[in-house]
Amino acid sequence: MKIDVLTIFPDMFKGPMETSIIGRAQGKGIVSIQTHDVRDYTDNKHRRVDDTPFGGGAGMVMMAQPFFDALEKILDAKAGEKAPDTRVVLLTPQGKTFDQAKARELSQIPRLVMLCGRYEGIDDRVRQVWVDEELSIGDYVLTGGELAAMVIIDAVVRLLPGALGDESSAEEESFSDGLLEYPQFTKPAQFRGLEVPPVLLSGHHASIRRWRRKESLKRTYQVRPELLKERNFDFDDQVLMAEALQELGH
Ligand SMILES: Nc1nonc1C(=O)NCc1ccc(Cl)cc1
Repeated sequence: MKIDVLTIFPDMFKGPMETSIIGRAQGKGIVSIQTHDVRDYTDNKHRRVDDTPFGGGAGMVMMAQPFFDALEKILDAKAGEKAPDTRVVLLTPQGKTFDQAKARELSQIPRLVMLCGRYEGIDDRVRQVWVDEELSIGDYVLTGGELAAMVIIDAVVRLLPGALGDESSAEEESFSDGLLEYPQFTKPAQFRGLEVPPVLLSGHHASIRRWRRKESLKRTYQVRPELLKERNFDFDDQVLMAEALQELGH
C-alpha cells in the first residue's frame, strides 16, 4: 500500500510513522508512507502557501495552486483525471466521522493521498477537483489535519496483512465485532492485594471466552449503549446480556 501525505509540516510525521508497528510495516515493505512539503510546489518566491479569504473574515486560507501542482506531479495526472486505485482524502472537521469500518475499507485501497490543511481551510477548488472523500477523526478542532492523518494511517496500516503478526490481528476481528474490548490482566496474579479474576487462571477456555464476552457486553452497555441498539443478539448473547445486566444490578 502506498500513502502520500501533502502537508506544510512533513517533519511532524517522522516520529509516529517511523516507530514501532508502523515503522516496521514500512521496513517490511507492507506500506510506503511518503510526505510531500506543499511549500515545495509554490510558484512564488517567498514560498507562500496561504492568502486572505475572499469575502473577508479572520485568518488565512491555503491557496489551490500548490495543491494542484503537487497532486498532478505525485499522481502523474492532469487535474481531475485520477487512477481508479487511488483515493484522495481531505482531513477536516467537516468530514464524515472515521471509524473501524472505514479503516477496513481504506486498508483495501492500493493508494491513499491525504491532504492536511492548516489555517482556516484550503481553497475549496482543491476539494471540488481532487478530493474523493472528506474524513474527520472527531467533533473537535485541531490546529491542522496532520494529527488526524496520522491517526487514520495508524488505524489503517495495522490492518494490513503482516503488519501486526497475523495471530493478534485475526483475533481482533473476531472479538471486537462492534463491542468494546474486555479487561486485560497479566502477571503477577496478586499485585498490591489486587486479584485477577479467577476464571482467567482456570485454564477453562470455554469459561474464559464466556467471561470475556460477558465483560464486553457489560462494558459496552455501560459506556456505549448505542452500539448495542443496532445489534441482533443470538440466543447465547441474550443469556449473557441478561447475566451481565444482573451483575450490573439492573
Ligand atoms: N477533527 C478533525 N478531523 O480531521 N481533521 C480535523 C481537524 O480538526 N483539522 C483541523 C484543520 C485545520 C485547518 C484545515 Cl485547512 C484543515 C483541518
